[in-house]
Amino acid sequence: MDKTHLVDEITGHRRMRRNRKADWTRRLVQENRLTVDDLIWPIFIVPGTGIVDPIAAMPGVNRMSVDKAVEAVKEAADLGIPAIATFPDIEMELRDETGSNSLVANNLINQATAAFKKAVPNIGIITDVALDPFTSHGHDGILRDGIIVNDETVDQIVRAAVMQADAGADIIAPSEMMDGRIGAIRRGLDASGHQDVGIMSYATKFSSGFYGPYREAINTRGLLKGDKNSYYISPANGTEAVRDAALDVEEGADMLMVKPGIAYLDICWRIKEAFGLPVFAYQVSGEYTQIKAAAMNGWIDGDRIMMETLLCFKRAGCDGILSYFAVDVARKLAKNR
Ligand SMILES: NCc1[nH]cc(CCC(=O)O)c1CC(=O)O
Repeated sequence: MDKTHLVDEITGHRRMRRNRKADWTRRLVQENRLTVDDLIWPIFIVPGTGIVDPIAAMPGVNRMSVDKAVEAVKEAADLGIPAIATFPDIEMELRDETGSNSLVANNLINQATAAFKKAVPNIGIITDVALDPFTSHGHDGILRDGIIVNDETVDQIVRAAVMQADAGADIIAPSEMMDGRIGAIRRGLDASGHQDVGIMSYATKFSSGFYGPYREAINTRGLLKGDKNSYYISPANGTEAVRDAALDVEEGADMLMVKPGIAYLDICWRIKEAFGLPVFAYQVSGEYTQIKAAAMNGWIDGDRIMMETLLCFKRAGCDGILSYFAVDVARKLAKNR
């Protein structure tokens, strides 16, 4: 042995690189894998027909009318994507102080759900009940005297959730962070014969700058008065987030979500460890846009970072990821098989 090397004798026996030396060893020891089964695809729906409208702040993502969305959802199902999450961008004339359009049985989101159920019965449909797509002020709840009123908002979203389930939603995913909503939605669903409709709680939703492009997508950016700090969690608080999730678990959530994703991997891990429920991360609009924008400038390898970030969610304990990249990822995984 060449004694001039600085690696000492003990270290010399412990070579981490042995398991990394070839493609076959690396495959053998790989701890986590990203598969198509991990993906949930969020999509934006607009009124009308024949519409595929690019979202400037999210290159590669479109708002689609229901007919076009049906085609896209069919393709997603054919690729093996298990579920979609739908968000409506409704006409400004329909938005009002209380978000009353959320309680119209055949509103845009429920029309979309019914159409997907009929045309693509084998894909899961996840719907949000937050009021922000429906309110004239862009908040997730009812605004009264400058305050987002909790209990009144919960009453309304329970009714909206039941209508969404009536239209065919498989999972209700409330994102508005009102207190007590999970238990209330569970009771509402059970009382209306929807025992099999699940609840994926946006259990830990942080007050984040990463939502910017989404607000452009559903046209709430210009509407939003103030901020959402009185109902979303502060990015500074991890233990509070775990407590919030604990309440949702007690109230009957079937699955938990962490949102945004990549800057909150510690929360994913803590929540998976604490409760053992299925945990999903939402790789939100700003995360998508960061990767896209840098890749479009040739500054990073966008495809590589897309795959890496999603794999890291798995390593952090997530069972799956909501991602605007879902279709691209599914195509890539199909090709690599
Ligand atoms: N209920 C609001 C809602 N529903 C989905 C997102 C963000 C999704 C994303 O950024 O991709 C938000 C956040 C917000 O506008 O405050």
